Amino acid sequence: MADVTLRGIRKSYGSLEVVHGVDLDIKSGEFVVFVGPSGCGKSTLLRMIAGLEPISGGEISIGGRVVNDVPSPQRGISMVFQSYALYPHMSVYENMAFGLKLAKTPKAEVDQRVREAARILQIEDYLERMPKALSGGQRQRVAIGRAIVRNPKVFLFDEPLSNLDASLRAQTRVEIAKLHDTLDATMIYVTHDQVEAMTLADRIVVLNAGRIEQVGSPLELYRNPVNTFVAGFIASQRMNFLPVVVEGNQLRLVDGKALPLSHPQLAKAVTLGVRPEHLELASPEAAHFSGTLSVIEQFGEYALAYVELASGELMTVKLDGAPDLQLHEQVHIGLPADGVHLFDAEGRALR
Ligand SMILES: Nc1ncnc2c1ncn2[C@@H]1O[C@H](COP(=O)(O)OP(=O)(O)OP(=O)(O)O)[C@@H](O)[C@H]1O
Repeated sequence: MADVTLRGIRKSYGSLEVVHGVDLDIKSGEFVVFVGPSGCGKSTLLRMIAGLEPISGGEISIGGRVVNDVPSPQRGISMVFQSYALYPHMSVYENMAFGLKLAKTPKAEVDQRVREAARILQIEDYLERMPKALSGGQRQRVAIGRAIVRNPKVFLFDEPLSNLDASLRAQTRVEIAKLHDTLDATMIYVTHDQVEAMTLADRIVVLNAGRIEQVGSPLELYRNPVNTFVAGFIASQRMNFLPVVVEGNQLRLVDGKALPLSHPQLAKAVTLGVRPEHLELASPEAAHFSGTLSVIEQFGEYALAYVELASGELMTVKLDGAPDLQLHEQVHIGLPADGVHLFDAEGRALR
């Protein structure tokens, strides 16, 4: 069991600073997911915790011990990579046992740990196979198994599922969630995938250009994003944003309709944010927006309607089931009583 603490972590490549002073407290046993757009510094941060990348400033502690100058193998961490990084000339068993043998672990104990990890991951039948004779999903389980046998205090995952197809991804995601429950270890996980972040994380850390934008539970980030960046980043379908004007106790919408404001706001020009799943079809009289249906994507269980307003803004509306809508028809949309977000000119959430 181990806390992980980051204090003022910086990283520069030459004169270019890419991580600008990150502070973060990860509790022992917590599952923390780093998300953010490509190049925001997720992998760099993870690799600095792993000791694979030197830090340019700040302090990293694992289990209460400052590890800035501790080499990676002595940090009590195990890392699982996107590329699996298995040794091609070794069997599954040998791949899993390799690190323990290097550490001069007694043979009987190596055997017991490898078999226990194989049991947890249900790869007992493949122990004698070579990696090339395994599917991508099986290889990734071996890579996870290799991490488990070392009995680390902290697991670090760098996009471990991104090479798998959709159904295997979902299956392995559930296995990782179960693993976290079984092992009770601290896990830090980097991903691009919204579903992985939302479903696996106790807390999500949203990074942008080398800085933390917000840290919170998946539902906190979904319900109370602190700014338009987090609001637009979290959730499967991007939040809709529209410019609006505050007039007294009302919001004036793009096409002239008004919406009562529950809290008076000082800002005049603001951005309204509303998630596609919180919009609904309405009668023309009750609608807050009307527009032309420019694209509809039917998923069976739900549909995404892309509606172009007269102002040129495109709104995404998520509708249950398989709505019977025709391309280019007029669609009328109602805003929910709650679930509407407001942001100031700098993109900060207004409460
Ligand atoms: N060895 C390097 N030399 C110079 N710049 C680097 C090096 N490694 C990473 N960077 C830069 O540091 C920044 C952060 O990279 P990092 O790989 O951490 O991003 P990321 O958020 O993990 O991105 P992705 O999701 O695309 O993997 C990027 O701008 C990248 O170009």
